[in-house]
Amino acid sequence: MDKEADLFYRQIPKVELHAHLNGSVSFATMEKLIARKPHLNIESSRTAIHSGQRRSLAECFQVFKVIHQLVDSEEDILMVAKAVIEEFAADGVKYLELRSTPREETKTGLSKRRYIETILEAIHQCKQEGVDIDVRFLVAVDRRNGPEVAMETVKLAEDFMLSSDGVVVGLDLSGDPTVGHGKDLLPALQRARNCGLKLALHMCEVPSQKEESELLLDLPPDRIGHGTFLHPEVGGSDSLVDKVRKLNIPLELCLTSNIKGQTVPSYDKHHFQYWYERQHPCVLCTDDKGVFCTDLSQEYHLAASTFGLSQEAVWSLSQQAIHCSFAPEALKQKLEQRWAELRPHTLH
Ligand SMILES: CNc1ncnc2c1ncn2[C@@H]1O[C@H](COP(=O)(O)O)[C@@H](O)[C@H]1O
Ligand SMILES: [Zn+2]
Repeated sequence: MDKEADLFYRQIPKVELHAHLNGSVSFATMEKLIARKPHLNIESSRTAIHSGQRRSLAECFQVFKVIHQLVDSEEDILMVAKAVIEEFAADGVKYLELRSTPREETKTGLSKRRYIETILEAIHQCKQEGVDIDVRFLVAVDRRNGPEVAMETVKLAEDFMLSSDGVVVGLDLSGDPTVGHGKDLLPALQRARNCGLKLALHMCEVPSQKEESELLLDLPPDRIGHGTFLHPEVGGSDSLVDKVRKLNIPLELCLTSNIKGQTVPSYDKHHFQYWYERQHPCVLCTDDKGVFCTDLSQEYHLAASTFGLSQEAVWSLSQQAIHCSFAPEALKQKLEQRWAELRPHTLH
């Protein structure tokens, strides 16, 4: 990609709303983790999907298993979370919603509560050190773990929402979409919603989730992750699209993730086009910048070059993302002001 254009995408202030912590670990941090745990004998080629490579979604989930082996202590989580936040800031992200699945690791004495506390500590340290980014956290539910764990996770998220000074703002539903059924998780998600947690749910990431998506949309979620197979052209339905449009639920769209995970055949076939044309709120995101070897600037660049977006249109996309975030009103206004100040220096 040419240098001058590249600079523009780096310089525009950005909002990242869909980033899984352990999927966002950079190559450099991964090398450090591997050096800390030589006995695991893990090669860095197993922790990322490089350019030109494709994997099935199932293989992507194997990659997360490898990464989880490398990130299993309080010390690892603190390092990884700080590095990820700093990297997003260095890429021009001014507001980040990070998400992660609390894990218990008996080997290192890590509890789920401590897991979340450690991420909050990383966020706090970055703030103290003056890293130029506001960070909020979504507690993630891995659908693979079933309804009891989901409910337990929601309770934990609820506790932290009340005690984290507004840093924990919501709940994510993620994990291998081919495992389990969303209907079993409805009571947990309903509870989360009722207690004031915002819901960002992975939906229709693979075909054949129509029935599940109908149920999840009745909650309804505050944002949708991927939504790849919502529309009728790819096997979704008018009813799903109508609901999403009526409720104006923003979509978190992750181009490279969908291409490398092979749920979308090529960039030009990405459903960004379908929703963008209909002027539906779309937010470009990275999903797993480490695993998919990307960053948010690159995702903006790819969307612009694939769909012919002007610099002005790219700017609007990043600005509109502020209003799709779960930030409180005062912070949204502060970000708006930031965008207004930076605009004359960035758009020519
Ligand atoms: C590629 N598309 C995807 N679809 C669904 N879930 C995904 C995902 N990418 C990542 N995750 C979810 O995030 C976890 C890793 O980060 P954390 O350990 O939580 O920080 C994965 O184990 C999976 O549950
Ligand atoms: Zn995701």
